[in-house]
Amino acid sequence: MPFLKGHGTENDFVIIPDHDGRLDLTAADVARLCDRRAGVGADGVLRVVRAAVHPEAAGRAEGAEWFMDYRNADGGVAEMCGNGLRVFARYLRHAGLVDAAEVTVVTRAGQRRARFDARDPERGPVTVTMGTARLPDGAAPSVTVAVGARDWPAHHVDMGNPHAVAFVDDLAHAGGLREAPLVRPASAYPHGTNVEFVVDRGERHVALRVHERGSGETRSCGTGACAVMVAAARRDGRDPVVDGRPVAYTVDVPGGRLEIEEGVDGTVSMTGPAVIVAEGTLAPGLLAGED
Ligand SMILES: N[C@@H](CCC[C@H](N)C(=O)O)C(=O)O
Repeated sequence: MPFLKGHGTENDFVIIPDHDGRLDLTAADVARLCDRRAGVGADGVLRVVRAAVHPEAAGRAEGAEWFMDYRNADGGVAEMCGNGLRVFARYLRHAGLVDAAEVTVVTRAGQRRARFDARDPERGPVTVTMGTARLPDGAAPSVTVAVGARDWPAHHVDMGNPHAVAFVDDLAHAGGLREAPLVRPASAYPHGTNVEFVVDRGERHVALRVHERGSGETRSCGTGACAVMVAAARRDGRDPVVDGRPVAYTVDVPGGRLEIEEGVDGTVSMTGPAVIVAEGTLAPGLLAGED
């Protein structure tokens, strides 16, 4: 079975081309693929399937050809993955499945668009639309995140998937992040959450660390960076829908830099790298479902 390995700001993925949706990829299979010792190693899996053959794309493809079946490293399903979307688009281009300047991809959070760099579509940055951010409890912090004895107020932001965004004085205060931060009230996130810790770096420039639901601390999280951007903008008194002016922030992550903009219609877009680093064949028997 063929696979590729890719990353976006060092958020890394195993890509499984399964265009006709023949593979029954179990949670155990995904966990094995993502295992950094016994498998290929990654923060998540991107299974590439034609929308027409994937049941979760039914009724929402509207002509879009590809469905991004994203899974976390523990095998759990997530609604969206922003870095994964850029890498997914890069794969489509790399495999010769897309040669247009843009491609629309169906995700569990709805349709998203990826645009290749006009000057260097094969290697340049990819810009993806990320939908609109939802702040179910309003702009003020409404939850608390705790690591060890420290806790911080946090903003509940939904980017299709859940986030708790805490502004802190020092990213080191989040400690080793070997375990998931405690988020209260737990009822705010019935399906768990990703947690971002954020510091200011300058005007409209922030930096984050992230603990991802189902993957642990990673080097980057695209949806997390967008959630952070929107929380920072509201904190700074900026709302493009109200102000009638787009707003843009630079978000540094441990694995690089993302440029994020919120437009006057509330649509968030993110620009960053998308890199394919390897392609190969999985050894027979790696996937639990195989014999
Ligand atoms: N790394 C991703 C987010 C992946 C999903 C997340 N762990 C979740 O469970 O919601 C990104 O780049 O957005």
